[in-house]
Amino acid sequence: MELTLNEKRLLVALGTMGSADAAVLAEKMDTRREAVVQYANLAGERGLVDVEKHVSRRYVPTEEGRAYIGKGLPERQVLDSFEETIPMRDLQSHPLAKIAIGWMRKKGWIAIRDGVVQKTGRTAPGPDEAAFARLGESGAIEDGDGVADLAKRGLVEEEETVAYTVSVTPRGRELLSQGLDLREEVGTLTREQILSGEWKDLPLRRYDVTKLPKRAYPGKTHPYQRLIDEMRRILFDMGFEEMAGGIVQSSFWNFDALFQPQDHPAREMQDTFFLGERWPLPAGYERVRDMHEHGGETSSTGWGGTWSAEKAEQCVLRTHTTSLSIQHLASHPTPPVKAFCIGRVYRREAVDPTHLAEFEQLEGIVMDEDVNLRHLLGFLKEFYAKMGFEKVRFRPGYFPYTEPSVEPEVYVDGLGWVELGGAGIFRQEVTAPFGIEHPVLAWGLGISRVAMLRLGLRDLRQLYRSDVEWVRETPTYGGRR
Ligand SMILES: N[C@@H](Cc1ccccc1)C(=O)O
Repeated sequence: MELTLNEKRLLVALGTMGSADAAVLAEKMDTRREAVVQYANLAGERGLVDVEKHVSRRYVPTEEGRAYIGKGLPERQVLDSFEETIPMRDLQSHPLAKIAIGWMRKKGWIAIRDGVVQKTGRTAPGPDEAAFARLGESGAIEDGDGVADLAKRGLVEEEETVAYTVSVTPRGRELLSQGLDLREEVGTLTREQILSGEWKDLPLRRYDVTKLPKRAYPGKTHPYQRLIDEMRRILFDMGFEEMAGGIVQSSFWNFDALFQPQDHPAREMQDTFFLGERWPLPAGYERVRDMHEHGGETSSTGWGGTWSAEKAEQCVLRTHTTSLSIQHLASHPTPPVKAFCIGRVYRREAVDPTHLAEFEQLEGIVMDEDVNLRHLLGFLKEFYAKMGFEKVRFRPGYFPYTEPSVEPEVYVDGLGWVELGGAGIFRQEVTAPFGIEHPVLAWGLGISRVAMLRLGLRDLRQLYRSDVEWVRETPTYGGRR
């Protein structure tokens, strides 16, 4: 058996005594008692020593208690300060009177009549005083008669002391009798020790190859950000370019340009965060206005009514990233266009484990000569497959800006079909005002849901909490095939 140097030193120190208090051993070994206990526990695991723990409780004086040591409890001190009787008023001038008078009466030592205090003659010390006297002699007392009274008065307090007795087992004795090598173990060899061959005789420290190293937590990207990076990578690989834009948008770009009628429920205060700012409408906004009012130059009838420029100027926290898609198209009206963005959007939602007031969307658009619904479904299937979702299906949906519209769903074991956003082909009511003449495939996917599925979360909020423990324990691999 390989012993550590400290275990050997412990055995040697125990040597002839066979059994000793850890404090005594510590002195012998010139170390701290805690160290001895630690070595002893290790040696104990190997059956070389037995460690016995003794817990004892003693009572030591509190600060107030210390003030009375040698002088006696306040009631005794005050009692001794007068002969048989004393006027109450005089007694009250004693510095301890306040505490003492109550106790003297309680203990039946005095009687008070007509403002005069008189000793009763029954003033023998009780168990509390006896215990207090013992405390004065030894500085600490065991539990016993009267001690609880002192504790209740706050004059003494309990103190727990732990002692350890270490004793050699027969096994340890046997090792001892064989003689122990007490030379320091060598952890690192020097060049000289190698050259001279001295290393052959040195007691080398072993290492335990089965031992796990201490866990290290290097800096790493947040799990959600990693997933977002992975999605960006996929879209770049699929030939998309990235669009950018602010989180504050005018209602014009967030709603009107997408042919969302001005009285649409999504535009209500309770669904959208409106801001105090107003932004001027872009040049050519009239074509959007005309589209809303009567269908512009197309065969559409529009929504009818009067379109309000004032409503369109009002700023909002973007409710979807589709507001960026339409701006990108407005400045890139000719094919081919293939663009995406991943960004945060804001909605007035009651927050619960699967709904948040802010979350990320992955938006994409594809415009080309003759792309159609099959291409759209193909893009989405391909993207989801790369994200690790094999089973994808599309349910018919409705959005004011697309026709046809679909809602993609992915199948997740244990959860069934999970809805992940919307997609469709932009209506001409959306594209015509910007002079776009070719079909535009568009989608907006909720990706915090995807993250939830991929990271095995039950609560979406986990993605946004500063939960360092979770970040540490979430592996950086996993998922990406
Ligand atoms: N903007 C829609 C998603 C969508 C985008 C593009 C086309 C169709 C639907 C949403 O937020 O749910």
